[in-house]
Amino acid sequence: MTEIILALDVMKKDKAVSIVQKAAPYIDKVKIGYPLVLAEGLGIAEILSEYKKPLIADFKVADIPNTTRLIAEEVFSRGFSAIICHGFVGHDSVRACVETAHENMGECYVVTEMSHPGAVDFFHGGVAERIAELVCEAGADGIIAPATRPERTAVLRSLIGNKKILSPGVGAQGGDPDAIAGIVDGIIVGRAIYESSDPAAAARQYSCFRTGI
Ligand SMILES: O=C1C[C@H](C(=O)O)N([C@@H]2O[C@H](COP(=O)(O)O)[C@@H](O)[C@H]2O)C(=O)N1
Repeated sequence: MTEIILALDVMKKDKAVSIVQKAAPYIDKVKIGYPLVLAEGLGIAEILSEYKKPLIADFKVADIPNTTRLIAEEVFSRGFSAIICHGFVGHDSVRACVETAHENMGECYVVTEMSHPGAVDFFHGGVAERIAELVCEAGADGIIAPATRPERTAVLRSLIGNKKILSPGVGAQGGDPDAIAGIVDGIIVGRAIYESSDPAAAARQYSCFRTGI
């Protein structure tokens, strides 16, 4: 099953609500992170939950196990369905995030390779592959892997089996949804939808990649 995940990186509550309302028929989940939460507070989650789309907390948690657990507890107490943490922090912190997510009936996704150009500096040379192994050891629900590098995401798919892959980088970052759709379980789309003059039409163009919905 391939879902469309709206990356709602806007900084105003009213715009966030408007975008979700318009895109709702064509998306499956909403990912919110520091931009919207720092601007409007975590209460935005309750406001957006009205639109009945599972919310993913993209805080890229990268801390010691105890702090990771505290963050994840707060995230799930606010009604999020999933959390994103980094994998480079190692097995104990990743496991703390996974365990807290599962204790709260939620999911944990681990950043395994990033989509921007600078990601090659540190995620290549076997690092992403090691993180993928850690994901399996820690029992995480899936990974974040780049739509801008489908060949890399295919390698990571071979290492994680049927765990889920959520893939950012299409649209504004140049990734081709056709090249990634068959490899991943979720296509993350931000600016191509929320910066569009017609967010509904923009979201609709990606909804053709939804399968099994
Ligand atoms: O490697 C990663 C990790 C991270 C993530 O998904 O965790 N993202 C996020 O995915 C969205 C892409 O937005 P847009 O480029 O469609 O506007 C933004 O919210 C980014 O923070 C990446 O873009 N690449």
